[in-house]
Amino acid sequence: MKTSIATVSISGELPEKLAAIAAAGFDGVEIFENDFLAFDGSPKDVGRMVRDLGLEITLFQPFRDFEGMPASHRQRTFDRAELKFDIMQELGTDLVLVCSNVSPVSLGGVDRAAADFHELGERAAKRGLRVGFEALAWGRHINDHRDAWEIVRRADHQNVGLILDSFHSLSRKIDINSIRSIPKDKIFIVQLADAPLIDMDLLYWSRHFRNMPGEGDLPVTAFTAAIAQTGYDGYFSLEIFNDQFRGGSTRSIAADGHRSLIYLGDQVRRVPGAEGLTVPAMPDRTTVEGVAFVEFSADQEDARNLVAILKTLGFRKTKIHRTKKVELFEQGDIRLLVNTEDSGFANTSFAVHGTSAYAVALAVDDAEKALVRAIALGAEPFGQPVAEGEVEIPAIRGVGGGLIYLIDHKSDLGRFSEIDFRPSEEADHAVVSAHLQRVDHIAQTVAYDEMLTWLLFYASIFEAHKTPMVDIIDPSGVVRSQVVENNSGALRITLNGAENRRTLAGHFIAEKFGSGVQHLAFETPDIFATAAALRENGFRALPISANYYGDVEARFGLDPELSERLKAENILYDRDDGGEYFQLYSGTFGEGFFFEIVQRTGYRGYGAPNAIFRIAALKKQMRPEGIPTV
Ligand SMILES: O=C(O)c1ccc(O)c(O)c1
Ligand SMILES: [Mg+2]
Repeated sequence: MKTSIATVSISGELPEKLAAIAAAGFDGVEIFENDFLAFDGSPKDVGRMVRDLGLEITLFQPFRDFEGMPASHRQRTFDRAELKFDIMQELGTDLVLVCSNVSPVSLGGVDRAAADFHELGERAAKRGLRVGFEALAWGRHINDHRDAWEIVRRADHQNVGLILDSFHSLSRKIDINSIRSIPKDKIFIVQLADAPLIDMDLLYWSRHFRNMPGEGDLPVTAFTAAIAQTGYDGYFSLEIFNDQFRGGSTRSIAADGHRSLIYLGDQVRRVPGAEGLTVPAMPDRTTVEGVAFVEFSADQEDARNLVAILKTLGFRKTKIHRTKKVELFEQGDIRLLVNTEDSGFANTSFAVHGTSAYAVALAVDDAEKALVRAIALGAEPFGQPVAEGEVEIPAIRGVGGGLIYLIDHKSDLGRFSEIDFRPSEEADHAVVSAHLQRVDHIAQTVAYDEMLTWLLFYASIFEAHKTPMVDIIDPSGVVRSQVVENNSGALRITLNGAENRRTLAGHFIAEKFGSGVQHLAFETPDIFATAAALRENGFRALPISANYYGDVEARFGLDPELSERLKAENILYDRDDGGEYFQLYSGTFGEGFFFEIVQRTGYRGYGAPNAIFRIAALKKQMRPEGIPTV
């Protein structure tokens, strides 16, 4: 499988785009005509620039409104094609993409179109060029790859072939079995794009909402597998028209694109009959078995405040690191580390972001395999020196530059707290257990335009799926939320994308100088028992508006006694087909970090309908005068 991307997919000027495409690791690039026209340099200059970067031009596109033109227009259409052929020869590419005609004057008829392509093939052959035909989903007469293939078949010319584009085929739900019978040599190139399912006009959907394979909802893996089953092993080229990408970071969108193709290739080669696809072998996606620990970086003063909150939540200091200023707090299966080192990565992270949950350790089935896969998918490995005899935990950089540690029980990794730590002498006798058992979810706040990046990152490395995006209403704007989770519930990461800095999430990013963990949710089997224990520990729950409880009682038909108890403890309530959900919040710590406690009885969501009330309460408590707008 060779990888390519169309210049239209990323932002910037042509030289910047090409440099980012090369840096991301692509083998080739499609030159989109407008990028070439806007560039102040000859076709030869562009060709040289591409080759100097070690790239190949996979095709030049698009050539529009070609097939089926009436006699009055036909000659001019061929003249136009010859001019494009001149440019292609100077660029140094042999393939042009002809997309199906949208002109109102064009005429239908498969044989008419086939004759046009035969003649174009003759002209191309004279110059050693090739012509690929792509059916646009909104083409006037041809809008289905099966019809485009029939025209190519009847054109019967060695220099004329088919171009498949996943968006055009999948947006129209065309049966992908129709691909398997196409001879692989007649597929000149394959373009790939995914898209979120949105019910809208095909052209508008295609030109504004495409995204990288794996980022949307279309069955791109099955489409690609059908192509691989023909034996095709040529270029797979991303062609992503997306408003957000056009304005995004050129380098990071290009890197996401490359990751998406490698991930796709790895999924496809595991499909029976598609093993012939040449993709770098890597271990399969890693199973996450739980959250092994979450580590905070803080200075001494913040650490004192944080530890005080942890104690009110029922955590006891159980261990102290043998050589570092790191303390371990435990409750149920939850482990929290508080790191106050004066040097090293935790300290650097503190210097940049202030007190934060900068590292998350995931318990996986095989840490070494997980690391190998993550690196194969472009993740950045992390390591720093450890003292003699201490456990070196493999890690990669994650959201906001934070760390994801990988821990398993196949090695000493699972015993790190016995090896690196000694028991704490502090007894914490006064702390009452709050029955917290495990981390339910980790909520990371990111800038909205980073959301797809991190969804793809998590889902490509770990065995997990994403849930549909939901809108979280903040009194000052909308925050989009999407979850990466696995079937067992051992991995649940909620990604909240903030579009403006007046929302609680946006304020967090602005004040913290970047994305990161904004809240941790712990699970209890009995929210009322937990609330009672928390009270004993002096925990102050986030006060929820009294108005909320009247509505909840009416909406769900709750027993008034239950709604009174919820109100007395400031517990939020939700319900779905699976069961009930109870939520209790702490106040904010620093610039918007907080803890959540949940009880779920089969409920699968995250309490999105309650978010507006919780956010309003958090904001009121954090800044009674309101979050500043600048
Ligand atoms: O939106 C378009 O016009 C357009 C052009 C060229 C393509 O390859 C394509 O898929 C769409
Ligand atoms: Mg296309």
